[in-house]
Amino acid sequence: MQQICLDLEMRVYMGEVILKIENGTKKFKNELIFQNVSMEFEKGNSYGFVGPNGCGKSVFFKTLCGYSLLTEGQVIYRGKIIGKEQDFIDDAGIVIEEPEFINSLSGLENLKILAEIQKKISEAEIIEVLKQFDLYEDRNKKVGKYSVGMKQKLRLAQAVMEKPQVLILDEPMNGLDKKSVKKVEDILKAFVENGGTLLMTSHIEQQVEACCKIVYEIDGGEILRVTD
Ligand SMILES: Nc1ncnc2c1ncn2[C@@H]1O[C@H](COP(=O)(O)OP(=O)(O)OP(=O)(O)O)[C@@H](O)[C@H]1O
Repeated sequence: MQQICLDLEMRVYMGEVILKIENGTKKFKNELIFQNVSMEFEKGNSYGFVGPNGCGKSVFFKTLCGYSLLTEGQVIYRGKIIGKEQDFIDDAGIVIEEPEFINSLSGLENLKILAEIQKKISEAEIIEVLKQFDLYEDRNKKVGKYSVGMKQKLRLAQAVMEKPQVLILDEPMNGLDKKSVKKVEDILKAFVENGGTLLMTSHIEQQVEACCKIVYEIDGGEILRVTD
C-alpha cells in the first residue's frame, strides 16, 4: 500500500518545474558571459552543460543558486524570485568550486558538523552515505590526508546526504577514477529516478551524456540544446 502511494506521489511531481531562469543575462563589466537565457528545470529530469574552460559553466550555476546575481532577468525557485523573495535556493545539494573542509578533522567529523546546521539527518545516515561513496574505510582519516578523488567524493557525499530535491554539481567527476565515476553516475541516475532534479557540468561531453537526459552546450554567450 505504501509503495502504491509513493508511486502516485511521484507521478504527480515528475515533470513539475522546480527551477527556472527567465531572460537571464550575465555580464562582468564589459564581458558578456551569457545572454537572454530562458530555461525550465523539472522534477525527475537531468540537465547537463558542456563547454570549454572559461565558457561560463560555473557562473551560470552560481546565478541559478543565488551566489551571483543576474545582470538582467530572473531566476525563480519553487515560485520565488532568487535575490528578491529568497536569497539562495534551499533544499539543494550544491558543489560549485571547492567547499572548504576542515583539514585537521576526519571526513566523518566534517560531515557531522555540516549536518548540524540543518539537523535533518542522523550519524547513521551520514555513515550510509559515506559507504555509498566508498569512503567508509577512511571515515576517521583526517581530510588533510585525503587524496584529490577522496575529497571530491566527500564533496558529493555532502551534497546528497540530506536528500535534497535539487543537485547542482559543477564538474562532479573531477579527480575521480573510472570505478568512482561509474559509482557516482549510478547514484545520480537513482536520484533522478526518485524524482530529483539534477544539473551538472563537465568539459567532457560523454560524462554529461551518461547522467543527463538533456544536454546543453555553453559557448560564446549562448546556451544551446544539443539533445532533442
Ligand atoms: N567574479 C568574477 N568577476 C569577473 N569575471 C569573472 C568572475 N567569475 C568568473 N568570471 C569570468 O567569467 C568567465 C566564465 O568563468 P567560469 O568560471 O564560469 O568558466 P567555466 O566554464 O566554469 O570554466 P572551467 O571549465 O575552467 O571551470 C571567465 O572569463 C571568468 O574569468
